[in-house]
Amino acid sequence: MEVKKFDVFVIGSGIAGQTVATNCAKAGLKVAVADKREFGGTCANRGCDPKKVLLAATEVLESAALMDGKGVNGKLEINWKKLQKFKNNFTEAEPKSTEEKLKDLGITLYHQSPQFLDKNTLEVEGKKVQAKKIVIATGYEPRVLPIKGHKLLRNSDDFLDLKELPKKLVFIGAGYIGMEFAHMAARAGSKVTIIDSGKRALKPFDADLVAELINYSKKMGIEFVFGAQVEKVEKLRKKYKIYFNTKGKNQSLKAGLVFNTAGRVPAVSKLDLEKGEVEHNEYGIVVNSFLQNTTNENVYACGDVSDNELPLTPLSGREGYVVSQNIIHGNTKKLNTPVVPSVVFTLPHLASVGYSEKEAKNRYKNVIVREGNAKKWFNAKRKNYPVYNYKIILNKRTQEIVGAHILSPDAAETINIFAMAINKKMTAGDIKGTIFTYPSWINDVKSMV
Ligand SMILES: Cc1cc2nc3c(=O)[nH]c(=O)nc-3n(C[C@H](O)[C@H](O)[C@H](O)COP(=O)(O)OP(=O)(O)OC[C@H]3O[C@@H](n4cnc5c(N)ncnc54)[C@H](O)[C@@H]3O)c2cc1C
Ligand SMILES: NC(=O)c1ccc[n+]([C@@H]2O[C@H](COP(=O)([O-])OP(=O)(O)OC[C@H]3O[C@@H](n4cnc5c(N)ncnc54)[C@H](O)[C@@H]3O)[C@@H](O)[C@H]2O)c1
Repeated sequence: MEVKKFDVFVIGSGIAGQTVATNCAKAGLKVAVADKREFGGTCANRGCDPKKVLLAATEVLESAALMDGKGVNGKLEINWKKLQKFKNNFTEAEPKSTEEKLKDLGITLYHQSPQFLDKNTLEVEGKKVQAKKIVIATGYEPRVLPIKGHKLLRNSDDFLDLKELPKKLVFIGAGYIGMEFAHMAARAGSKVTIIDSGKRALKPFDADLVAELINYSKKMGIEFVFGAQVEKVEKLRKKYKIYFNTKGKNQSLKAGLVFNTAGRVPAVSKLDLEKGEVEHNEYGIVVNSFLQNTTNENVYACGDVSDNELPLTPLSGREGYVVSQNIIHGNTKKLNTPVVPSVVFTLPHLASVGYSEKEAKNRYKNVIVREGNAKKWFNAKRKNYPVYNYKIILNKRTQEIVGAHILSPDAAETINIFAMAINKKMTAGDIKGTIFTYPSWINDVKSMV
């Protein structure tokens, strides 16, 4: 079999893989990219971007509903079919434009999962390829739930492409995806239940703010079952039946569709990593600070599938950049990540950056926790918004801001001010001394600190 040779072979065409491939090709290296699905990756095709397009409609709906009788007459409703059509304008263009962008740089494209044959050799589309450097950027994929009937479950890809919203939906998992989609579906008119095996939703986020969000979600009609062991799912004539157990009590629910939103795992099962001598664990490909694999020095990994950092888009792009620099110039660039803000796009948003209250109390001798309910502040009142909470954490000795947690309809934006403040070691005084636009949500950060 003829062997095709490349300088760099990238597996995965998401933000991480694209960043490596384009930088290496621009530096004159001979590059190939393989993807087993449509090119462009999760964020653009079936993640952040299509989700935010759908969310735009529910944002308008919620604002209008809250102002009903206060200068706005009547409630709006979602036309799901038209909204899907609008979203498809974004997603349908993505694979072709990604392929064209890569091909224009002289990059060879493969449309299948490669498999390692040895440390430098892969097999793809029936051909042998060899590369000096192989980059694994395959992202995450939904975790298969080990329950009877798991093949009947839908996942986030299916939700984002739903032609029609069923009247009743169940989500298994109250994490980022379950909560975001539950809010969207409930606002678009579905009856939603979320079942989670844990004691509470959104475990990485501040428990007090999560409790506020859950209260509001319940008022919207979303039902929650925590501490539940899901046992099986079965298909009835038109519906699905899900069986679960809470505190030894057997229960069941019927719904039009049941979604598995119980977490995502590294997408590595098709790569035959053992043959490539690539060390990996439950978090992904094991890498050093140069993002080079610890057992196969020809391999780098970046994005969600590397075993460090949160699986978020901005980090995937940054990791892709670090890998490209280390391939082009030799290992010169370590991954130094500043504090990373994160947001759950429910309405209101729940956003967080830096230390939690508990982490800060463990880390510093004395901390100041400034927390409050801001629903009487002007921004919430002018929009008739019923939920607005914050918790800001300062190191008492230095007055530096070390953590920020916000629940508000603008938290996805406001949190970025705190990300900058923490990275630049700013104090409460620095924030108070800054002039922000008024009236704006960001101006509220002065009162928070
Ligand atoms: C529903 C949803 C919503 C999200 N919302 C947000 C958000 O709002 N903000 C945010 O920051 N993050 C969000 N994320 C996470 C974000 O999408 C990921 O962090 C980001 O896409 C990771 O980029 P990546 O390049 O590492 O991997 P990916 O974008 O997942 O790309 C990996 C690529 O590798 C391909 N691949 C996998 N296995 C193989 C194989 N064996 N062979 C060949 N190709 C393979 C895949 O098909 C894919 O195209 C969301 C994720 C989901 C699922
Ligand atoms: N807005 C964003 O930035 C955004 C949005 C979506 C996804 N993401 C990324 O994708 C990752 C995955 O998101 P996710 O929502 O799939 O996972 P997650 O880890 O956030 O949540 C999974 C939830 O499922 C529950 N669970 C696990 N096993 C269960 C079981 N057997 N039965 C019932 N419940 C079970 C867990 O207790 C948890 O609450 C996130 O960590 C995040 O990094 C980010």
